[in-house]
Amino acid sequence: MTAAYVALEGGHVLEGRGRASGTARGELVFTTAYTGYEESLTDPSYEEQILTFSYPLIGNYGVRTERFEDDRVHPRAVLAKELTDDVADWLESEGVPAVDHLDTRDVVTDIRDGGAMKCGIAVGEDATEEDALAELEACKGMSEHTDIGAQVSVDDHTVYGADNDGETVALVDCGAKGSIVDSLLDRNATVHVLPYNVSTADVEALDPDILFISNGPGDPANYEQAIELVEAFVEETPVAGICLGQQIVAEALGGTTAKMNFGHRGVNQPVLDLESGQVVMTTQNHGYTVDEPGDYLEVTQINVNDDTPEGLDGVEHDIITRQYHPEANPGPEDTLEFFDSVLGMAEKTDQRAVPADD
Ligand SMILES: NC(=O)CC[C@H](N)C(=O)O
Repeated sequence: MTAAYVALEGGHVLEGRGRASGTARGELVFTTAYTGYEESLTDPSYEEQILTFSYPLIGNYGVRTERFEDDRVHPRAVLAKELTDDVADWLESEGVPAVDHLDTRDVVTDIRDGGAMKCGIAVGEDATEEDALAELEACKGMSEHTDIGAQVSVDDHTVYGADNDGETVALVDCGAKGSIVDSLLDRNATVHVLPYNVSTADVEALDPDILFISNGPGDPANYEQAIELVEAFVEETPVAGICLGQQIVAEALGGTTAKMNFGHRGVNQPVLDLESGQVVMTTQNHGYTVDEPGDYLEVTQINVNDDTPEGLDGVEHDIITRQYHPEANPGPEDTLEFFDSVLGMAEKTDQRAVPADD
């Protein structure tokens, strides 16, 4: 059996079974999702985190690239009660350490009580407890990753659906999941995927119908250029955002964000729509939240478990954001119509632009 050590903030070290070798450090979080491990493991929002699956068996339907959200695994390491060989081999080939035969009930309880915490991992024939503790020692807090967008964003402007005749979307890629692009393409949009630090002038040159800020890893306050973009465009262009995108929009418009204790990660987070009274099940993966929405935004949806904002609308401007993941993958597809609402904002703007016929 390959030795495997997991050092938790505070210095407590767990021992498990090594399933993919290497050393790693990151913020230890958990997801309660019981399916969708391929989508979660390729979600760029998990960059610089160590992902614990609370569901006890992960990998029982194999690994298929068709289900990937990006072209690589993003968590720095993976913890579980039991990983199948398919998943373990995949993680080994990606150089991402994995540990199973852990009592993940204890790990989850520790995170719930102590909050998302720093963690160091060492897996391998010669791995030692000290190696894991050295990783822990070197681990940075999430908000200290000040340029994390650079690790996950496209390097260059890329266009999808150039021949589509729907709306033109400027998607600021702070670590966008592939399913967000697909959901827009399914609705006939042309999607310009832009680097996370794209300049205002470069976005202006595209004359987009919608400015869309994607999901992504880390602290929203560190995405200064995306925050400036929202400020620059909000008067003229409808703005949308998912997850990190919602947080960036709030930061840009006088709202505030805060770090949660252990966040929301799973595929059955209940969300209440304040206007309709309807509750929907949603997929979530976030550790920060909008704290105060500010005067330009109103909260339209809240999390049933803890009342945190799940949806925001512009009070006077065309803005619509979600803290959860309407694009699903993994998880329920109950909220896909979000993308119709987003593209619908552009149609509204078009109608206003047409002079009255008299
Ligand atoms: N999925 C996301 O976009 C995550 C947003 C942000 N990094 C958070 O943890 O809250």
